[in-house]
Amino acid sequence: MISTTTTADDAPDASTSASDSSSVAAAPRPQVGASGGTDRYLPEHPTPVIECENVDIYYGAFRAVHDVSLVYGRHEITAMIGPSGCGKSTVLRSLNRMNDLIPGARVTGKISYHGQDMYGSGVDPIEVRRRIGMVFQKPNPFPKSIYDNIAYGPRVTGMKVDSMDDLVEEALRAAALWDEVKDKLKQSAYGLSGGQQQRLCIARTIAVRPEVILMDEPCSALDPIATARIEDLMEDLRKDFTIIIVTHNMQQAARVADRTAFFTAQAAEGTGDRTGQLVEFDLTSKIFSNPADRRTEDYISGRFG
Ligand SMILES: Nc1ncnc2c1ncn2[C@@H]1O[C@H](COP(=O)(O)OP(=O)(O)OP(=O)(O)O)[C@@H](O)[C@H]1O
Repeated sequence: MISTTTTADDAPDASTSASDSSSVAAAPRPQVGASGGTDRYLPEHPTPVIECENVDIYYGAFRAVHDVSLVYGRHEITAMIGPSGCGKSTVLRSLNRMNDLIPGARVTGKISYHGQDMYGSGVDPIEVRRRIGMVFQKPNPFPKSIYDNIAYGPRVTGMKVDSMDDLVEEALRAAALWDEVKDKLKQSAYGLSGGQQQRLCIARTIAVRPEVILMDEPCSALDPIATARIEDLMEDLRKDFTIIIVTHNMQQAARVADRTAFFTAQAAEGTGDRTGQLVEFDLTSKIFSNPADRRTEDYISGRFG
């Protein structure tokens, strides 16, 4: 259950912007009931951690997303892809109530976390964001030392910690950054490269021991080498966390995701507003090799979007 106690809000501000999309060659992914490239077995249906049922999301009177029903599976990486403006980031931000911070944003339908209505009365959105952490497009370390970036969340949320030093090391190791920074923990996080800063932000998210990590285009500001490191890291993190990623990069979705949700935006009757909708959700291997919907096929083959 999500507790209703109030803790300090250490969530950074939401941000979105576009990045390049590209066509994709299908990458080998695990198949249902068979060991795939990562030696993993995937159940036919994901074991729900977060579930959306008939979700609409509005900004004021504008309905940005319509009728999304989607299950995010435990210890899986789920990618959300689709053309710019189809509502991927809007949906992502609704999964830990980050949209609450946007004036006029509102969610209808049901989003549940382990079966509990995340938007139910008495649910503390700050506790939701501790359980369901978020990593943003641009690395956004605090203007503090590397150590204090990690220690900040546990401190302000009043986490019981036996040894902060151990926790900092554990989080930095989990984010594959420890070896690079262990001798300069007291130095400013701003002295790190962009890729290191993004891994620091992942370590900062991990430090408050979330169950789910949301990633909003986490590699779009990074070069290919830094991107590859984050993708490798995601593969490692999946053992302990559930990961949901928004990406414009279809090759990235094909490389990292177990399951993929394809969204598109369609003009609504009457208003002409372009409203995002979920077209198809399936195993990534299926989405990229044999999609059920023509719109998905057109998008992944570069014919539209
Ligand atoms: N804070 C906001 N206020 C009002 N409208 C918004 C806000 N954020 C997003 N929108 C609108 O909601 C729709 C979906 O936007 P969103 O950013 O979720 O799409 P996206 O698929 O993530 O796009 P991109 O890939 O370009 O980041 C768009 O029409 C956008 O203009």
